[in-house]
Amino acid sequence: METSERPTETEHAVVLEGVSKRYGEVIALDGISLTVGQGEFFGILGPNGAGKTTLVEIVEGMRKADAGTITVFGQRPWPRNIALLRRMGVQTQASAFFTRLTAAEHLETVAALHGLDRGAAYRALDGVGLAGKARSRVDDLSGGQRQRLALATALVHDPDLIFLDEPTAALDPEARRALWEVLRSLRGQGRTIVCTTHYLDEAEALCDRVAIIARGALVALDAPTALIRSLAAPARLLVPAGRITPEQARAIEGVERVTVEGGEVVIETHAANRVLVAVGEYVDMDAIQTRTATLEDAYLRLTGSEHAR
Ligand SMILES: Nc1ncnc2c1ncn2[C@@H]1O[C@H](COP(=O)(O)OP(=O)(O)OP(=O)(O)O)[C@@H](O)[C@H]1O
Repeated sequence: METSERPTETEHAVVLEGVSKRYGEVIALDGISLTVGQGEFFGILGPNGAGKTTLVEIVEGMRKADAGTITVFGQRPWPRNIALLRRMGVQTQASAFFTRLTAAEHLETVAALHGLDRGAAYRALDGVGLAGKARSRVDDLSGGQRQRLALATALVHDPDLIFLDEPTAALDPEARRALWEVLRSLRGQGRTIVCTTHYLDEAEALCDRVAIIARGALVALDAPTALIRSLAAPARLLVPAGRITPEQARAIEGVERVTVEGGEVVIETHAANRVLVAVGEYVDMDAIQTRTATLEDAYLRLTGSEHAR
């Protein structure tokens, strides 16, 4: 039987082909195909309800797909594959902790559930930079320390593939960046990481590649820098209405779109510098406000256009 065999090694950690899932009338996943390479830090982004959780749960073997094939390290995760489960670590939410225990006791309990000794618990604590808090009660840990403990919980059994769900949600900027360092070090150890996040800066900072999902479909899959380049939203120049007419603005070379919003003429362009100079012929430069494009703009445009399909 598949579950009793040693895992077959492949160059891919995860391979999905045409994976679909429906909940009654709702199409949660609509023919998703993608691969995650071994040792890759892979991000899954998408608006609420896009299908991210469903996708991850199918890969983890917690849900059955309606159609398509799924292999993880060359094996099928469904029906529940014990050999594969041992190679996967799932970051639990902080609320799932044994809060009255110390950090070390919590991890020793998790280690015991895996049939491992306390050494595994301490290695995991060390791996997330939390060794100094071993004797602190979970209740007394800061938000950032709790997130690290959540990560350690997924690492106790030394898995090859780790699933992270919003790993830095609700953390302050300093704690987020500190946790990013921990996550980078995990990747440096050759583990494969699949991470769902709503933070585009996080995806950009950590992920080798990012899949963007909207309404159950894969709408983009690439390295973050490539996505930013290819999806770059236009810059917007805001000029007080009356200083330039929309017709004059439209006539400028490089202008892609002109609208009037709340007393301002809004000019969209991918050639901001050139257009700015031309607009300066009509209006004093100090009166022009510029809004440059961000990855967030690009993401919103991409997922928004999918909603409008
Ligand atoms: N058990 C379920 N029964 C019925 N519908 C479900 C179930 N789980 C998810 N859905 C629906 O399937 C769609 C995809 O949900 P899913 O939780 O996978 O999205 P998500 O991208 O993880 O969202 P979020 O970012 O809010 O966590 C949504 O429309 C959701 O309402």
